[in-house]
Amino acid sequence: MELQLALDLVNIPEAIELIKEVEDHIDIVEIGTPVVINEGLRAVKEVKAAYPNLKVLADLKIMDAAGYEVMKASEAGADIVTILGAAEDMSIKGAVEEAKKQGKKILVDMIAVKDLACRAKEVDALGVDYICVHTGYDLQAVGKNSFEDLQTIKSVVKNAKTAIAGGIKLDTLSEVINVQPDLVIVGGGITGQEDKKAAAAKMQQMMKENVSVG
Ligand SMILES: O=C([C@H](O)CO)[C@H](O)[C@H](O)COP(=O)(O)O
Repeated sequence: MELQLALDLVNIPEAIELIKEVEDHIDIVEIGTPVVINEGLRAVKEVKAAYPNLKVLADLKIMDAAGYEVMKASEAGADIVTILGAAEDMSIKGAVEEAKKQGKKILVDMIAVKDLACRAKEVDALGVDYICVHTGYDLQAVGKNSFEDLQTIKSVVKNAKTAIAGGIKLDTLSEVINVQPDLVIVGGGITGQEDKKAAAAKMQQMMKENVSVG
């Protein structure tokens, strides 16, 4: 099980400073969609240059022109690029094809997909690397999470790794670990803590020790 730190509400210098605190306790750093909107792919480039040994995910949430956008993110240094599960199959195939050419990986974000089991099966067959259930900020605000959705995709996905994102905190991590995703994505659960290093270290330790509920 891997831990991904999602950086959404920072600029490039702040991202580089923040990663310094937690780099020993994370596997992947995500350059979040708001950061890419504010700073462009320069954010991916500068973070990768600062931390060449850390895997960098560019959260582009691609919807179209997938091959081109995966190529640009790859050139900037991304190791993993995200596309939406709601995108056309042609777009997802284009993303997978370009990622393979570049030696990179594709994570499919299933945010807002209604028939999760059906779409997860379909995108799994397209050769993607990760399938991620995700409760975005707007649904987190009304108390939703993706724990059940993770169980749903775990039961149908045969090839891709499974991932979960959206509002995961220290006190809900054991519920996530219960379902055994391959990748756990945490933003505010680390960046919103006074002691970010301690939060990331504790999460890493719980994941290593497989601390689950019940
Ligand atoms: O993808 C995300 C969101 O859509 C904003 O871009 C976040 O990175 C993801 O939800 C993880 O962040 P937290 O919900 O703060 O854990």
